[in-house]
Amino acid sequence: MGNVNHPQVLEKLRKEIDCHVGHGRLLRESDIPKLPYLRCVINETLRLYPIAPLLLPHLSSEGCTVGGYHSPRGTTLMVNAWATHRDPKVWDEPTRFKPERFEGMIDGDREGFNFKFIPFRVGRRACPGEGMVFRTVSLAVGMLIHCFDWERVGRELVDMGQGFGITLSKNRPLEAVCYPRRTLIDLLTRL
Ligand code: HEM
Repeated sequence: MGNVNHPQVLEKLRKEIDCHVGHGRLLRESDIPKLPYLRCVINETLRLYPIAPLLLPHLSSEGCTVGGYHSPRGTTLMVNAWATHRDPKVWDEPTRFKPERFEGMIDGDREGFNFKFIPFRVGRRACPGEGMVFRTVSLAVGMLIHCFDWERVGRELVDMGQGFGITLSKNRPLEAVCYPRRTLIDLLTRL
């Protein structure tokens, strides 16, 4: 919900959801493939804030040469996804939150992402939970935006500073204000 720092993104996303779901029912799983901007917002969040910034360490079972660097058998290899996701050589305005950069990239097409977007790693040991993660996160984020109005607590932007660790955490817990949307109050009170 760091999206409260980007009201124009929130508005565009809400429009997409309203247009498709309307105000008579809640978002459901079958809506997700028809909400491409929601996918872009989740991707952009995972690009800037990959949950496992260094993925998981791997040990080479054979010696190999990758990109001109030789790694002998038994070497521990770490991939810095956090740095790859912010590399100015492959991302335009890398530190800017711009979900539109993912528009037109074909979902699931690793070559299309040119291996520069790797929050779940790629290849044989990639995370098998990726599909489930996208469905559950899309449902949760989509519903929160569909059903509630979101605002910052004060004038200051939400602090998106990050802590150190195997998994990425926020430096300070998120504080934001939310109200049920007027147009959905009837529906929400019937739940
Ligand atoms: C946002 C949530 C998640 C993220 C960002 C994530 C990311 C990752 C990453 C980066 C790896 C390590 C790949 C590597 O470097 O070798 C991994 C491995 C794995 N993940 Fe996830 N994961 C998430 C949720 C899940 C869920 C929900 C499940 C199961 C339902 C799951 C199951 C696994 C398993 C079994 C592996 C080990 C795969 C292997 O070593 O072959 N993950 N995940």
